[in-house]
Amino acid sequence: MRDRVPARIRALAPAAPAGFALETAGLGVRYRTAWALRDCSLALPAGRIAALVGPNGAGKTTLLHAIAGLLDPAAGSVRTSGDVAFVAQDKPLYERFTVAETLMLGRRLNPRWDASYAEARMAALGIPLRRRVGRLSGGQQAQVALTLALARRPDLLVLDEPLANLDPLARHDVMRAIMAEAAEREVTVLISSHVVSDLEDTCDWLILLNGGRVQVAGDIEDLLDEHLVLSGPAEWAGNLADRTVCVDRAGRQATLLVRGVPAVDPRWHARRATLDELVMGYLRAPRAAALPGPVEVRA
Ligand SMILES: Nc1ncnc2c1ncn2[C@@H]1O[C@H](COP(=O)(O)OP(=O)(O)OP(=O)(O)O)[C@@H](O)[C@H]1O
Repeated sequence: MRDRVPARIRALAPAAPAGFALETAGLGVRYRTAWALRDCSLALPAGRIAALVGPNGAGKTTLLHAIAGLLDPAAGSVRTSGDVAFVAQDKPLYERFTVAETLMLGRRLNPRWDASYAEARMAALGIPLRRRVGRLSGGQQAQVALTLALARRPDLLVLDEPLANLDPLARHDVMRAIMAEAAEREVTVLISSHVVSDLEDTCDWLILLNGGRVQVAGDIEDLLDEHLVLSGPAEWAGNLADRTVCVDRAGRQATLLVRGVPAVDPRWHARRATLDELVMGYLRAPRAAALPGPVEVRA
């Protein structure tokens, strides 16, 4: 099949273009006869922390597995720059191993392993090296899984729902750790989650998958600059139909998410959309899309 790239030889495939950590072109993944991902074209500039969001079954895990080289695309290509570390949704750790044994395994399996970094990180987090992984809290296990990935010194860190099952404090701690590492070590991060509020303070790039297709992609600030939330009488909504992503009608009032910043009747109440409103607006309107033109790489 044209463009089919087996995962095991992905290392030989051409790297992503300069300035980009990741590029997919026309990527398609099929399980038996059903397409889980269709015509997925993305470019993620290096150094970004990207949020991958979408409803259940949208194809997020499938996309992350394709990027990590864990499955063969049926169409299109994935190109990455440098080493990719992937932390799977179920954080596969051996519960009977101690933390020290877990780090030792990481060292044996990874030629670029940074042992002193891994041990220092465990010490800084107060995670005892002699404790069995199965006796750690969910948040500590998430930190061990993150440390295993970071100590490999990846260029691209891919995390599939790293916050699932964590309490709010642990979610905050894990996201803060990801942000600090990304800033200090110049790692590009791609992180999937269902909870937009967990991501909005940390991520600067958004990828919204819906029904196996990319519906929105781009710099979060640019996307928010390009959208407005308008509130006003429902009968005015038709005037903005060509710019409207979604409309929420409540009696005689309507709230619209509109793309572009149109010169609107001053009687509308207009404000900038939040990230949550942007994501929810597009999820409610699966046919709408906000996809970038050529993506500029920051100097
Ligand atoms: N191993 C598999 N065999 C068959 N179909 C699969 C397999 N894995 C995923 N699918 C299907 O592919 C589609 C995308 O699934 P995927 O797990 O990638 O979505 P997701 O966005 O990660 O979902 P969730 O948010 O629920 O984790 C779904 O329709 C799912 O049922």
